[in-house]
Amino acid sequence: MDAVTAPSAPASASSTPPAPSLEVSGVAYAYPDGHQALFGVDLTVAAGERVALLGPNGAGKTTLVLHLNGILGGGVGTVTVAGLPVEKRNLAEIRRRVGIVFQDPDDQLFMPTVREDVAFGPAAAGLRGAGLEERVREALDLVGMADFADRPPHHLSFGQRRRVAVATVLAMRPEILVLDEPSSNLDPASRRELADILRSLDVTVLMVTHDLPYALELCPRSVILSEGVIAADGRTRDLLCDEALMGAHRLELPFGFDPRSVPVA
Ligand SMILES: Nc1ncnc2c1ncn2[C@@H]1O[C@H](COP(=O)(O)OP(=O)(O)OP(=O)(O)O)[C@@H](O)[C@H]1O
Repeated sequence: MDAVTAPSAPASASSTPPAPSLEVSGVAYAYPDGHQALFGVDLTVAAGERVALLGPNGAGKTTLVLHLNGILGGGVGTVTVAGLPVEKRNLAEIRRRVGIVFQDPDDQLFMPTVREDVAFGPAAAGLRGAGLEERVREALDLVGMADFADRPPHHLSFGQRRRVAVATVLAMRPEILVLDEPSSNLDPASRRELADILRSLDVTVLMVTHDLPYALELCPRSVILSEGVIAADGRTRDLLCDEALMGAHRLELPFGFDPRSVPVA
């Protein structure tokens, strides 16, 4: 799992607290039209943690995620990734450290072959030759797509394209893997296979999702963002079992789903 080993030790590997992978401090943001989407968000994620970012439509989840690699910024507050502030002068390194997998893999795949798509980021960062080939193979191996390297991405199924999209990000050896609705449009087998892949990675994960069972399965910790503020931060199972909290933030479990019946991530 060297491919995505974070610079700091994962939480389970050390008795001393690991250095934070992500520190968001007092982030507030209004869009140019004046709409205030974030009102002062504080969030610390330790290296190696898997955290679900939950919340109703319009809560500010995407707005927050876009602050993590500097796509949005310029409001109040600070974001640091493994100690490096998200600022204009650091953006190239920040975008290597924060890999965002968008909901639609077709937003991320645009080259004639899977291999070229996965090579694109590391090549743009200057990697060449055997080093580049090795990086691509490593990333495709991590998502179980090595046999598809020479296929055009548009000939793959949706689930396969999502895995390749994950590989394009892993090829950069990110500090944090941010996933936007990773389980959407996946059939149950693909959903489970992606969960197995995510569990196997030695990387900090922040997962935006409306799929609460998936959050429970994969993320020991969840954060609820609601109306631009963090409304709750705790053990995923505890939050999902808190009916008043869930109701207050328009979060609903699937009919008949009992969070107590799922083994803790
Ligand atoms: N470009 C924009 N200009 C103005 N307001 C915006 C813009 N993008 C988003 N917003 C507003 O900011 C708020 C937060 O939106 P955001 O997309 O971050 O929510 P979200 O939690 O990701 O929602 P969803 O679960 O629906 O994806 C919403 O009220 C939205 O209408």
